Amino acid sequence: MASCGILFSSSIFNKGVNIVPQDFVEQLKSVLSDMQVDVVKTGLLPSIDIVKILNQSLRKFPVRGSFGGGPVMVSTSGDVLAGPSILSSFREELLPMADIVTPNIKEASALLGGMPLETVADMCSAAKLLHAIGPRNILVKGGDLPDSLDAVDIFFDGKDYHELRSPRIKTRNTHGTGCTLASCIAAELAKGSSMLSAVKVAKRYVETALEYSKDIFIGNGRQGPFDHLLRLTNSICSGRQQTFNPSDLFLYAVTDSQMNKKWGRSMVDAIKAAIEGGATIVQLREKDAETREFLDMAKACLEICRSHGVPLLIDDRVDVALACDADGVHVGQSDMPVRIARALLGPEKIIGVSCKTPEQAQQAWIDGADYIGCGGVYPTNTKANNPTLGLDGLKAVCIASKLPVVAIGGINASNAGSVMETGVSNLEGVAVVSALFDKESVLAETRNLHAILTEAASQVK
Ligand SMILES: Cc1ncc(COP(=O)(O)OP(=O)(O)O)c(N)n1
Ligand SMILES: Cc1ncsc1CCOP(=O)(O)O
Repeated sequence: MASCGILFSSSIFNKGVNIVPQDFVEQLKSVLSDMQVDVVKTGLLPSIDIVKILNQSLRKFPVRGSFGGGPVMVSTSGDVLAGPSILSSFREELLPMADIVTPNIKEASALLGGMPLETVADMCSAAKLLHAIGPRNILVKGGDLPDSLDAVDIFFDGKDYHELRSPRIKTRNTHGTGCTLASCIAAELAKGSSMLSAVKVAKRYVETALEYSKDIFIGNGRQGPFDHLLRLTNSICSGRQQTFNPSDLFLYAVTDSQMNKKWGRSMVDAIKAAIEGGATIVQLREKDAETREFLDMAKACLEICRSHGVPLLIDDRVDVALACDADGVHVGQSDMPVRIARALLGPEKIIGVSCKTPEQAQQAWIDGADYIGCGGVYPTNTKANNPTLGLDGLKAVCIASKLPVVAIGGINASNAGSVMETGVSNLEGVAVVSALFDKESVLAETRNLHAILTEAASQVK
């Protein structure tokens, strides 16, 4: 299968919802019929089907060798997949509609009339020229760049260039890498990632699959396909969360040094007890600590959390999260903006954001957050001047949110059941501070709350 290198996403897919409007399908059909390609499916199509259709369309031109005007679409195996007759359709019709185009070096060169591409600087120039044709983002894939130890791709969003490097993996099993990369980008966008995050996750997936499949033998031919099922057939574990699992929000323990001090225990002991009692995620929330103290505490807590496979997030401080390689951050509406936190932390870290309104919830998804913390649901003494939303306010945020939500604020053993029983499907759990840490036994309180939540969840599911 050839890499079409073209994806249609957010603007066409109604901000990333992976459903394509009918008029876009009609436009696409007309472009493809000009290219003498049958559209096999009609109606509302998920994004990946569009990628597939384009791939299928390109497979209809399986001509080896070069055309009069030079090849236009070229697979990694060197096959010419589409000739100059469709070049103008690509340039005039498809590229201007695309949110991202992902040509390899030969394709970028062909789209630019045979411009030679031999260096990273050439790739940047090509990305800029391709961007001028109309796509919102360009990824020029440098796998074929001569004399390079690394595989270097250039991502250009019309403003900034990102050089995405990864070690070159020696293998014959490279067949289908372009299609996989494009499909993976589409899938990440549909999940709500920003474009750069989607590209990074997709690259990481392709690299991991290439590395995993480098020595296997599948099928015949000069190039073999790589194994997409590596995660199913081989449990890849780096000791920390590979991806965010919304069910981790079930019993979210948010720490408080003052409370733990009052009860005469260290932060590490408090977190250990919470995890033993059933906490599924921990947030280190230090309002008064100096940076060095905060960092040292984060490192110690991370050790405990990692050894139990429980993610540790840092409240507010992206710098501290980066410095100790925590699993992510939780930010408020006046903290580091989610978009910037995502850019700083990369695609794999967990980012939670506090939202009190449906509008904030929608923005959180657009900006690339993983989950929403919504509250205060009930009055709380733990956070000063925090408005109370009630269960109705919580519901409104959940309904507006495409992201999973954790409820926070004044939640304890007496009301956690009612929160869980609100019956909105993306409400994944409760986050608590004083209900665990302003108590004599963190272990007993966590166990009790876990049992209450489990019972309530079983009523609604
Ligand atoms: C899970 C969760 N939800 C909300 C908050 C509140 O965060 P923020 O709005 O940044 O307020 P402070 O915690 O910084 O006082 C949270 N920490 N965790
Ligand atoms: C941090 C925060 N954000 C909204 S309410 C709150 C405090 C929650 O603390 P408690 O669980 O003790 O009410």
